[in-house]
Amino acid sequence: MSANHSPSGQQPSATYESAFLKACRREPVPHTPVWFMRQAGRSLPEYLKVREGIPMLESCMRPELVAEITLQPVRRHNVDAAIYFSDIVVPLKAIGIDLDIKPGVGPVVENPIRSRADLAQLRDLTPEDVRYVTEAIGLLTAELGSTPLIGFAGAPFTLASYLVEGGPSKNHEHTKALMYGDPQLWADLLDRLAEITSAFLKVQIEAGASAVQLFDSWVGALAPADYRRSVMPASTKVFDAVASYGVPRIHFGVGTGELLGLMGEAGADVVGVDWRVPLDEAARRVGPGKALQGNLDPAVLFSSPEAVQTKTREVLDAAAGLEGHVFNLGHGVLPTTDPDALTRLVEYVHTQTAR
Ligand SMILES: O=C(O)CCc1c2[nH]c(c1CC(=O)O)Cc1[nH]c(c(CC(=O)O)c1CCC(=O)O)Cc1[nH]c(c(CC(=O)O)c1CCC(=O)O)Cc1[nH]c(c(CCC(=O)O)c1CC(=O)O)C2
Repeated sequence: MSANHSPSGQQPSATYESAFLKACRREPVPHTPVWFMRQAGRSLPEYLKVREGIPMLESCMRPELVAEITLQPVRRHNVDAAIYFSDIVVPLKAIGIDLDIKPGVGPVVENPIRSRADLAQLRDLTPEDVRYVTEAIGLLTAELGSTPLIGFAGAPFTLASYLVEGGPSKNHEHTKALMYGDPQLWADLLDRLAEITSAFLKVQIEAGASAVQLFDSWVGALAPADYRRSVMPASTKVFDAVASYGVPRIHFGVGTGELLGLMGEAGADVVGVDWRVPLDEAARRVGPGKALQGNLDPAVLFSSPEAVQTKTREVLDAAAGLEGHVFNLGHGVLPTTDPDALTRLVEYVHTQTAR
């Protein structure tokens, strides 16, 4: 168990007592904590500078660079948590899947997985496969002080979508064809991915991550009945696999208004909400006993400072009665966002919610 955790009977650490982890645990907070999905990356000139000439996947495997990029938004914006700089396809690359992240496209898989024989590509992930992750998190926890580090992974459905389609997809045709057409192969594929994802999250927690977020970015493409039958067992398996560590488990997807209750039921402590559902309504859908994370539309940051404040106020008002609220955008920071707008947003949320 890492020094960030406070197993019962031990003195709570400053990290354990941070506003972010308190909000995840639904405890009273000094102010609403804020972090942003994709807070590191292309919105920051200092990121573009250190990434110059280094391909995305390679940059994810250099511990010093990962630590530097992860710290950049913490230094600049005064956010309440860091998110480990990586990508959802990194564990797949680590077990030898032939894939690349192509600039302007995203992850592209050379040999898509569409048959039972293709499943053999998915071997177990061991800590030795991702030594750079353990090393980078060691560097980070030393630098971060009381600021928690969030580890993350892609959820089985979203990873399956990339593997089956061979790259980003709008309609997920091949993925759904497999899910509806060969339910047994589909279940076996998701189960394999759940094993890999669980192992990857464990590495991050054991190295010192204080919370984890499972990104099921594309799962909003499914109806609730299909989610429950074909996806939820694998996501539940991942959450169960890391439950004993006692770190908050966040679950996020886009366009998941109809799935929020089930995504909580899968085992999340914190349910991430995109901007389409107000947080008070999301709380009704999720039910008691969970914190919520969200949910300013990332595109709002392109409007005037006054408009950003008005829209932020709406989010905070909708969150007023929640058991626990972590402020975030409804999806990742868009690459051309003005970083100063993000810094101002953090300060506004902190001052508006100071207790
Ligand atoms: O649109 C698509 O289908 C491909 C998306 C895409 C992915 N990796 C990618 C790209 C290309 C791109 O962003 O331009 C490739 C990718 N991943 C990342 C970056 C850096 C950046 O966004 O500027 C980039 C762009 C790389 C570059 O060209 O510089 C890093 C990344 N991916 C991710 C994260 C975790 C996070 O969001 O906080 C993070 C770390 C951010 C941080 O440390 O602050 C997670 C990720 N990657 C990915 C997804 C799937 C859903 C999505 O599209 O957003 C998701 C989950 C999600 O954001 O919902 C796949």
